[in-house]
Amino acid sequence: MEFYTVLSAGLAGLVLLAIVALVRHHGGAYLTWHVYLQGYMKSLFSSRSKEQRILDFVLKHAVPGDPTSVLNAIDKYFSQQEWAMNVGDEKGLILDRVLQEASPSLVLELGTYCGYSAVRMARLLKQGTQILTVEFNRDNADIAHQILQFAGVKDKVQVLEGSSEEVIRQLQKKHAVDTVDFIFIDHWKDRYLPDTKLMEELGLLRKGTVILADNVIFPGAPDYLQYVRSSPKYDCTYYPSHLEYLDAEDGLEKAVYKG
Ligand SMILES: C[S@@+](CC[C@H](N)C(=O)[O-])C[C@H]1O[C@@H](n2cnc3c(N)ncnc32)[C@H](O)[C@@H]1O
Ligand SMILES: [Mg+2]
Repeated sequence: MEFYTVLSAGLAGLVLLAIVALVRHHGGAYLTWHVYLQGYMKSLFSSRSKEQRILDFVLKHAVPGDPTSVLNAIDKYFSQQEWAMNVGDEKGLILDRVLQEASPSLVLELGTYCGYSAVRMARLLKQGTQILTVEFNRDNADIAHQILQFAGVKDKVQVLEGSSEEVIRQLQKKHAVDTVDFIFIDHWKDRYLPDTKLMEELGLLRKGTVILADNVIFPGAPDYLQYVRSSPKYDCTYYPSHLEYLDAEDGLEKAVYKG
């Protein structure tokens, strides 16, 4: 009995310490709750993961073959029920604008998650345009396949499963890619810089390739920002906005490769 009391107290202490560390590190109980804890708590009391809950909501509330209804359903769920790391409706409008200005034939996305941003981009691109989107989490890739299929954009989007580094290295040989016109970077933030340098090294960027990076303020990618902003190889523009579904500061950085 005493052993279990000590064990429970120890565990409770550890959870409390983790919460305090998150709040201190990420600047506020509000963000910590929405971004890290709320979904976790919901999952504790549900047999479905957060990503399966997105899929369920889409299947129930969106219209098959109508990508805008899929985006609206996802945005509605995550504005009202729990938080998720899709680029979201507010920054999504910036993504739409920058993508349409670039008018790409080949798009590369790093970080598919459930396919929200891939659906968002696919709905704006003309027939014949290809989006290659990279995801290393099998469960997320599986949900993305189903959402892309439901939205009716599967013909424009190919989900490449694997780590970004591995997939980038295979693009030329395995996927017959020469250069990429538009890149949406939205995977783990410590990979923004090494993957960008790798794409440069492999010759995947051409003069005029547009790289749009999400979350450059929150969670933030300071090494990437410092690099592109100080490099003579890029022309940069910052688009201030807010973290998806919340009012914390965030933004997107456009870096146009000059060759
Ligand atoms: C922020 S989410 C992407 C959100 C998506 N772009 C959207 O707006 O709907 C990041 C995703 O990238 C994946 N990811 C993170 N690092 C990765 C890497 N190095 N290679 C491949 N996928 C990665 C994660 O598993 C996660 O699903
Ligand atoms: Mg993001």
